[in-house]
Amino acid sequence: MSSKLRVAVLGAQGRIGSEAVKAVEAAEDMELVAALGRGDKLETLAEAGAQVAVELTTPASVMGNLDFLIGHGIHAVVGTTGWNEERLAQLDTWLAASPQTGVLIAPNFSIGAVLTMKFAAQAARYFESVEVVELHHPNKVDAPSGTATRTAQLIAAARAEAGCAPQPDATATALDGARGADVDGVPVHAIRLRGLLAHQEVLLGGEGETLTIRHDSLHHSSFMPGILLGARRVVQHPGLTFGLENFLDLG
Ligand SMILES: NC(=O)C1=CN([C@@H]2O[C@H](COP(=O)(O)OP(=O)(O)OC[C@H]3O[C@@H](n4cnc5c(N)ncnc54)[C@H](OP(=O)(O)O)[C@@H]3O)[C@@H](O)[C@H]2O)C=CC1
Ligand SMILES: O=C(O)C1=N[C@H](C(=O)O)C[C@H](O)C1
Repeated sequence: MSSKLRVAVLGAQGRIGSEAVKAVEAAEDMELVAALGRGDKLETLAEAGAQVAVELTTPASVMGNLDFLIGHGIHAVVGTTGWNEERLAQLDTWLAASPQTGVLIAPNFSIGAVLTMKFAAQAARYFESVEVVELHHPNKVDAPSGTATRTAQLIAAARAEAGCAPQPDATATALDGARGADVDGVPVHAIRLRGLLAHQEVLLGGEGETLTIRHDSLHHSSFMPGILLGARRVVQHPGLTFGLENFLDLG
């Protein structure tokens, strides 16, 4: 058997999965051992000797796939969205029964998006108001995006730690959705527009000034270095890792 990392891709015909297949094939230290789509048998992964599976399917499919992967000791790099406390608790239970297995869940694999989250959390305590706007292609099935949800959670945690007051908002009447989704007290607005891929703005407002932190993923190639890094690192990190920043030296 070669010394290359044996990698599989789930969701291999999808928008990001098809790019991931090409990226793994092009990586000198990796071998693509399986590329599965909907309906393909997961047993193929064990037969092919996959060490790591890159999971890029749908929120409806990801848990079933992870149940199989963890149960078979196959490490997972997960980009699929749809995470909540209940799902993460289920993962913890599965991982407790397979303690050598590593799972990385990355709400976003692009370095710019990871930095956006970090900078937004750093800035959040210094401004009275903060709102998140995420903008995506209209084929996206979930809203708000996993990245925007995570960004808002990090902002809220930073503000709580700093003892910030609730945001000012005098809205007394509003159409449903007009003020966005409330994620831990941070309004998150989702735009779906033909021509876009994946974009996010964090708008912060204080007395007499605003700060806007914006990130644009212009092509799925922006996610590939993070996916490859995740695959290389997850095999050395048993248990659940949430966020690619844990595998980066961001200071
Ligand atoms: N973390 C990150 O940086 C990024 C995350 N994403 C996330 O990745 C996910 C996929 O996005 P995207 O590629 O745009 O979506 P697509 O719909 O283009 O791709 C999903 C693919 O998964 C397939 N699929 C569904 N169920 C299964 C299954 N059980 N086993 C194998 N394949 C399956 C689908 O097949 P079918 O068409 O037949 O349903 C489809 O080909 C989303 O949750 C998205 O938010 C996307 C980009 C970056
Ligand atoms: O569906 C997408 O396209 C993306 N999904 C992820 C998310 O929901 O945050 C990551 C990126 O925004 C692209």
